[in-house]
Amino acid sequence: MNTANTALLSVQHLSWHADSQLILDDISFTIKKGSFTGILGPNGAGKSSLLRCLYRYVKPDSGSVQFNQQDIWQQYDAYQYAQDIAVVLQETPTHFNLTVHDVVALGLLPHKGLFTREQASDRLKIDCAIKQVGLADKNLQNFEHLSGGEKQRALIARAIVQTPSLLIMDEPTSHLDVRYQIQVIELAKSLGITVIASFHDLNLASAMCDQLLVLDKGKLVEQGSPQAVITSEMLSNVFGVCAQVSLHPQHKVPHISYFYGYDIKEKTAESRALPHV
Ligand SMILES: Nc1ncnc2c1ncn2[C@@H]1O[C@H](COP(=O)(O)OP(=O)(O)OP(=O)(O)O)[C@@H](O)[C@H]1O
Repeated sequence: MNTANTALLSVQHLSWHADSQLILDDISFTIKKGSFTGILGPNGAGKSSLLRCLYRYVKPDSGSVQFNQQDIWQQYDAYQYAQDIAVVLQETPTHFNLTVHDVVALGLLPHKGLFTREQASDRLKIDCAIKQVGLADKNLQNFEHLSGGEKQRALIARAIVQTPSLLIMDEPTSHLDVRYQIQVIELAKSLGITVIASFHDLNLASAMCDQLLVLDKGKLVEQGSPQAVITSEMLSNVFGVCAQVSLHPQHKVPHISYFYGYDIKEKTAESRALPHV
């Protein structure tokens, strides 16, 4: 298959400095239309910085980000790009006195502008999205009174209303309990659009993603399928942990069991000797 035709996003030789420190170092990858990509890496590896470059919040010092074969800085304006990209961040924004309906309606802003009145067709779209994320009974509730998981689902509903081609999520599950973590990622996956999300839960990323990118100290050190990327060597080299990688009993994707209280080198050698499930 010709990847040039199926790539929605292409990042080439992207580098970015902040305070004269190199934060992102010569990063190149492509994202296929309709795929779900996970960005992994230890604290401070550059995941959020990379995502900020993708949603046009930060301009790289060198290299390019192409969306639909067009450079997002040279050939798109901010307004046009905002129509195509939806962003869900880990810290939910404060929306004082806005109902769930009002927050979800904000997804229409990039298409309509601030002072356009809501029409019946808009209301239908908003209600459908709220139903899709399972919040129909909270429609008129104050957004601030939702639980963390419900807030994330409302923000995904806002993204659904926006009808983007690409959904970018920066650690969308970091404050959620395990049920909401799975629910929020499965919901994003069910939209059938291209999704890029950063993760700290490597097993969740392995289960949900088609492609993984691993950052370490600003460099892209691994990329490929979960099968190719999630290995005990990578976990030792990048995350500094001892772990055994086996197959998940349900989906047969790599599943990590962490070891505790061992010296990394000693345990990595030992775990290699263990039979994989
Ligand atoms: N605007 C900035 N000015 C200076 N340093 C920055 C800026 N943005 C990011 N950094 C630095 O870049 C490095 C990468 O930060 P980033 O938030 O991208 O990492 P991350 O992989 O998302 O980390 P975490 O998993 O902890 O959220 C950190 O050392 C951070 O302090």
